[in-house]
Amino acid sequence: MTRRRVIAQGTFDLLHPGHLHYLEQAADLGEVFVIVARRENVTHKPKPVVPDRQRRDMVAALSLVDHAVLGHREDIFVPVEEIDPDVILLGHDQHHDPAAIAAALDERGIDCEVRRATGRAPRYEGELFSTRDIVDRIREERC
Ligand SMILES: Cc1cc2nc3c(=O)[nH]c(=O)nc-3n(C[C@H](O)[C@H](O)[C@H](O)COP(=O)(O)O)c2cc1C
Ligand SMILES: Nc1ncnc2c1ncn2[C@@H]1O[C@H](COP(=O)(O)OP(=O)(O)OP(=O)(O)O)[C@@H](O)[C@H]1O
Repeated sequence: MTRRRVIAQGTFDLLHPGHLHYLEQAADLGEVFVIVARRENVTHKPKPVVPDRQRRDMVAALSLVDHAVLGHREDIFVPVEEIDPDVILLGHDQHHDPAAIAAALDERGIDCEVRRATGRAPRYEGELFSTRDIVDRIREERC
């Protein structure tokens, strides 16, 4: 049976276990295509520290990931059309509206399910669970 094609996406600036938790859920659903957001399109939080290509290369090297590409500069649905996924998996805390994405997919004739991943709690004291927390820790410890 052919594996379902699954899109995961995000910034993936400083990799952490929350990213792995998200990508594990994507891998459970099928073949994982990750769209790595362009720096210029990260607008809801501080810009990534790590360059675009480096973030893509780090994500591509993970065994959970089958393919990683840098996102489009203007139209986030261009890579989606190219990948032609069966599922788009949104992160548990992502601001994207599943209904709006489903409508945009419909408009472009892409037959694809939109699902939301779960989050997870830290497994031990001090586990660093977001890029922001890693940056804060560096500031506390090294500056
Ligand atoms: C289905 C989907 C496709 C996306 N494709 C792209 C893309 O091609 N290029 C890009 O820069 N961002 C893309 N994004 C957006 C980013 O993954 C995400 O919004 C990013 O981390 C930017 O952070 P912000 O939206 O919180 O500012 C896509 C998001 C979704 C839901
Ligand atoms: N703790 C977590 N649990 C589950 N999924 C997570 C967690 N942290 C991030 N993710 C998911 O990983 C994907 C990529 O996350 P992204 O790099 O965009 O944000 P982030 O690491 O949370 O960054 P920041 O800390 O700067 O907000 C998103 O879909 C996000 O929901």
